[in-house]
Amino acid sequence: MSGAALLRLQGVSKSYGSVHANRAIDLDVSHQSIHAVLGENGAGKSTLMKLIYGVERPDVGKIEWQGREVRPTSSAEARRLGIGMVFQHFSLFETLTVAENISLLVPGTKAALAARVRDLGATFELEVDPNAHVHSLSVGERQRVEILRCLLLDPKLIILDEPTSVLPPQSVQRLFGTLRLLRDRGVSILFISHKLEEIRALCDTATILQAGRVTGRVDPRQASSRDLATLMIGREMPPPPLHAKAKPGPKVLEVAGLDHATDDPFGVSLSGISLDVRAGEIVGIAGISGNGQKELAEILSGEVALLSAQRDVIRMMDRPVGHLGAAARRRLGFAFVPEERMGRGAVPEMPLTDNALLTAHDRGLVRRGLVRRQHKAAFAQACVEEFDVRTPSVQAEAGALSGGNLQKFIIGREIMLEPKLLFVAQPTWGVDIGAATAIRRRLVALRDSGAAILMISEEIEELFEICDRLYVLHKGRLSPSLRVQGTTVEQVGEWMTGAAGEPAHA
Ligand SMILES: Nc1ncnc2c1ncn2[C@@H]1O[C@H](COP(=O)(O)OP(=O)(O)OP(=O)(O)O)[C@@H](O)[C@H]1O
Repeated sequence: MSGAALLRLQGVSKSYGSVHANRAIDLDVSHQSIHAVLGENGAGKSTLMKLIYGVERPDVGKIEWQGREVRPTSSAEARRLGIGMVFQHFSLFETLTVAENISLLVPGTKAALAARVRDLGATFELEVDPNAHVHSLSVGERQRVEILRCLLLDPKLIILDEPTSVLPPQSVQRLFGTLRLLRDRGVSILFISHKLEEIRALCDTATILQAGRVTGRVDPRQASSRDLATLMIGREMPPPPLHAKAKPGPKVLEVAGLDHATDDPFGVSLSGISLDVRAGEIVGIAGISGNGQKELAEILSGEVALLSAQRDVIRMMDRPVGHLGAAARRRLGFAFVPEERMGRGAVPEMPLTDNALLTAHDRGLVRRGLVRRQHKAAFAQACVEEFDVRTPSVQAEAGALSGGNLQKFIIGREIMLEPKLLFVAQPTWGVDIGAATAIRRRLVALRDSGAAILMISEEIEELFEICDRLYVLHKGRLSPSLRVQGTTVEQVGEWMTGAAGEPAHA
């Protein structure tokens, strides 16, 4: 077999303090292969990719590239070798054009780059106007720019970190078409995803990581999603949430005719938004990101407060709250999980204990202005245990947790506040399939205990699994309320793309 692999890792290990993020990893990526790396949150996938892309260096072990040992010490060096990477969070400047953004990394005149962008775009179904400003592009188009930027450096391997989590469903197949074309033209792909169906549809090999070690290698086309999930989590999947019929109580959240013009030149203005959520029900907001989700979340959370005259436009727990800020709304029994976990949901430089304090200070963690250290640690510890947050200790900095584990911590912290109204944005984004099921079960249990839950999600399956009712957000307007029972995925899809017509304003 030797010499056959494009990339070969032998006995590669990487630790962060006492955490063995990667242990004695052996990995072969073949030429012309789409190779999945899957594993639970914290299994070590991102660390492994950072080692390959030169962002981190292994403690021990050997990396061979095209049969020769290499030690990339920076991403620039990895790119020179022919290794590209597309991150989940794009690194493009909104005010620059596509060609200008590309010219920051790729040598050549703008005119020459624009011509190559058109050329590669036509070959790989990555069409995008090189003169368009990035702010005017959809998420799918921005991702195409990122892939094009990699391709212009003529890579032999492209690493994609959860590329479909940012895409609307209709763009996923198009991305897969591009990746297959790339493979056929000789580029190998390392593909990280939590979506097992996608891995089965796209990849020819899958390496499974568990707690930093390789625990399996399979041909995903020959395995069922259930097989892959079991291999990944090392036990049978937890059952999906039992969803008994909702017993809606009084209205806990009411928004009546919210209009909001955004100041952000790239934002979306909201128009005529009316919705309600009752105690004991989960209401979802479906839609493709960038249709006003961010603006609606800022207003509902109180990060952006309305004018006093508009206090009645938003009512929580039967009180006008439009003019109140986030802290005042929280005091009424409101809790909130924002989409951005770093910076908004948690402060990366602070330990989990202090991150618990951020929203749970009213739960007896502070007395007479003084922080009660033991109570703070006990709260964080309970959250870590109940929500299966994998971390060496509650003293670990939030920024050192893997993305999915931090998400579990933030959701756990807010659920532990026992809110009357919980508002969550993308609750299982980046969370592995076992933990996602666990989070959904907890949301249903919170609903059954009488709380009202409003959830923004791009995952239609998730919305159909746990919501009682849905609204769809499109271009800053909301569809009428749709009962999940009796509504089809296709109908929701029509509202998502605007094909269902002008939303009614109730
Ligand atoms: N900079 C760091 N400092 C300390 N620990 C870290 C650091 N980066 C990662 N870790 C730890 O290494 C382990 C592996 O993390 P990694 O991000 O590679 O997992 P992952 O499989 O990509 O997870 P996810 O699916 O949640 O993104 C985790 O326990 C994480 O807490």
